[in-house]
Amino acid sequence: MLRQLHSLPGLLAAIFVLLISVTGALLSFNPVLERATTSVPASGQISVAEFVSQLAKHYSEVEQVTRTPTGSLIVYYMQDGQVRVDQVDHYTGQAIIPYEPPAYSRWVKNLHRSLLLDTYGRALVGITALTLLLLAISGVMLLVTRLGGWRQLFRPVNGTLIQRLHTEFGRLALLGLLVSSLTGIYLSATTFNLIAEGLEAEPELMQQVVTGPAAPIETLTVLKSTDLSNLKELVYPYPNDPKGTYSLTTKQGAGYLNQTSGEWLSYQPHNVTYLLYEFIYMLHTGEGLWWFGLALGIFALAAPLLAITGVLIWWQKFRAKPRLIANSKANTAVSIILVGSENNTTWGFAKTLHNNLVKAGQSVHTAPMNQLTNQYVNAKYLFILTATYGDGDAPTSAKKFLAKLEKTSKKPSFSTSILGFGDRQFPQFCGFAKQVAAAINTKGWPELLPLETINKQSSQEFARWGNALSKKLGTQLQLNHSSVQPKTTTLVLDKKTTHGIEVQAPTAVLAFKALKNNLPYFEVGDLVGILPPNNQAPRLYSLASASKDGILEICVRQHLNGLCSNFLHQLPLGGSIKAFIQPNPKFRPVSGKTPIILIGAGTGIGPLVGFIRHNQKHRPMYLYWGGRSLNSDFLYQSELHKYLADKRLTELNAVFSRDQEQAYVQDKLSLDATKLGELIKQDAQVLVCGGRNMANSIMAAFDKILIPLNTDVAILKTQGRYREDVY
Ligand SMILES: Cc1cc2nc3c(=O)[nH]c(=O)nc-3n(C[C@H](O)[C@H](O)[C@H](O)COP(=O)(O)O)c2cc1C
Repeated sequence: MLRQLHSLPGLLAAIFVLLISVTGALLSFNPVLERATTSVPASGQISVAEFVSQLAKHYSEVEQVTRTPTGSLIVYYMQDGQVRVDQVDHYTGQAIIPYEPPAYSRWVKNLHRSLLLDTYGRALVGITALTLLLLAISGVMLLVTRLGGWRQLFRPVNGTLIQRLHTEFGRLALLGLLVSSLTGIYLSATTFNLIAEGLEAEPELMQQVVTGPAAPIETLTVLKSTDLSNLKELVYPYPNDPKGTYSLTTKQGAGYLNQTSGEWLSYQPHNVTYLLYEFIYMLHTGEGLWWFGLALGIFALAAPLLAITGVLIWWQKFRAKPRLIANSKANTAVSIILVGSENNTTWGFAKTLHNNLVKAGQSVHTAPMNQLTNQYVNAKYLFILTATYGDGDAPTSAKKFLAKLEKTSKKPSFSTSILGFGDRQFPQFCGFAKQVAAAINTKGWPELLPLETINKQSSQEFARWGNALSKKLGTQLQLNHSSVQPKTTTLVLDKKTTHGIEVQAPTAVLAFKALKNNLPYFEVGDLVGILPPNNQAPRLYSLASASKDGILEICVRQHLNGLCSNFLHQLPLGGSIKAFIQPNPKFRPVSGKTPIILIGAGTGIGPLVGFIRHNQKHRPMYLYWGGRSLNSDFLYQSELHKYLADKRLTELNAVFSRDQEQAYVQDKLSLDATKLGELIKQDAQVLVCGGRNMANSIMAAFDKILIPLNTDVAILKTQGRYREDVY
């Protein structure tokens, strides 16, 4: 619901948001330019009387003096029977230039205020401001829900580059967009008289008419006591009119002056509504508060970027949604597939299952989990494929599932199989799939296969589940699916060093270059997907370099039957691979100066060494790493010693399981418990990279280390201070 609320108005209003924000940003430069070309005296320096006396030396028939919000003084005067307008100097009253705002500026202003469409345009602009407000609020709510609370609002976000850009622009410009949209709505409402401006509340100022000859203007008492910085407007009486009065408006109020005595004939301070209007006008335009207006203008530039990235995200999602062929009705299908998904990748897996079952001759009904009904009268199998979000929460298309399940009472004719999609880096790995499995178990629904989980959309794990399912159904299914194949780049092997052959752990450090120096963008800790020849299932490797290093570097351990690892180990220098980048923004050191504890084993050293390499600011970094033998598989040995010497690395703790010490990395952690506890007290972040078993042992060791601190790994994980990249 929140998502629809965010994306629908966003799509409809994108073009208007684009127009209004770009013109708003352009206009925000006007007060800055005006300010730069005008020297404004400080308050208390010069009175209105002093100024008008100077003015009288250059202009004989002044009609009116107006001070713009930025401080420029504009004089309207008669010359040769025509009204002319000049911008004049504050001190001398001399003309600076004829005053005429540039035509383009007026055009931009009109476009911003009314899209050049008068009343209808003004209404459209008002609606756009309202939409912008709705988008800002629903966007924040969406982010808060996805990140698991207000306190997490500034946590790094996952997703594609476009999704991350959309979030970052949004977070950056949020306050500015809220101010621009709220003040814009207010100004629109005053245009359509839905809110009072306050001017109409001013009483009739002319209370009495006094006649008498006009005294020299510089002698008028009120003008002498009014500071020029407070002047808004001074309208002169007609020349030689004995009943004439000056009309004076200042920042504080307005009234009429006796032209003989210079005293107030009447005076009315501005009311609160008017002052509020002026304040909001100033906030919106920056006129009178140029730096604020400029900041708003710059933030407004985020709006087109948000509109463009927002439309791209919508388009990506639209395209990613699989079109299902032969999707039978719920009440006729033999197999029911229910899908819980937020970002659509689970739909891709569901489509592969759907197509395979259809090919095997079954009638299949595939739908979102929210559409659970009790109409599956013909069904023999119910498959539930679901992702997990937040802290073990349901994805959007499954939010209503548990409540609907609770209400179903009939014993079903089908047996169920649940497949959870998740990411082991989250404390609640496949938490929602587990909840669903528990709820179905409580209902007593028969089980076809026990709950299975898929980490990081692994196509291998999915194919394995497919094999188990094939056996159960007695039908051979080919569940070959990988998430939507990203565009690949061809890379050539530039350098290769191999270690660990003597200890039966052949491990290669491979550095690739792009064919035409066009490496895609990536950072240390992101993942590279590599497609082995004649195979569509990519293997993911953690990156030890960033694209700015000019190389793509990975560490690969050769596995006996590993299709991709054997291919990479046998690849000659100059040999090419096809690869794509999968961002992994969570697995990075948090910004700041707090210590970083890097822990890994075997090839897990890859991204850890990359973080150290890029530690130009010498923040404290402690490395714990486990290998087999110092003389055989100590990857990056000389490089790490170089980093120790130049202070990019604070401490190097390497342990070896097949040397005399026979130690694993978790043993070293336990030995260093006191020191590590101290580092955690200093807000250190822990980054772990390596195999799942090693990561579990590290977690167990750390839980013990954290006992005296009254915390544990699960808590550190929720704070983003314990992150894993495991495989
Ligand atoms: C913001 C966010 C929160 C996530 N939370 C969890 C989680 O708590 N547990 C988990 O196992 N996976 C979590 N994941 C991983 C997704 O469940 C996983 O990537 C899944 O394959 C996405 O499927 P979908 O594209 O169909 O939504 C999260 C992903 C994101 C982007």
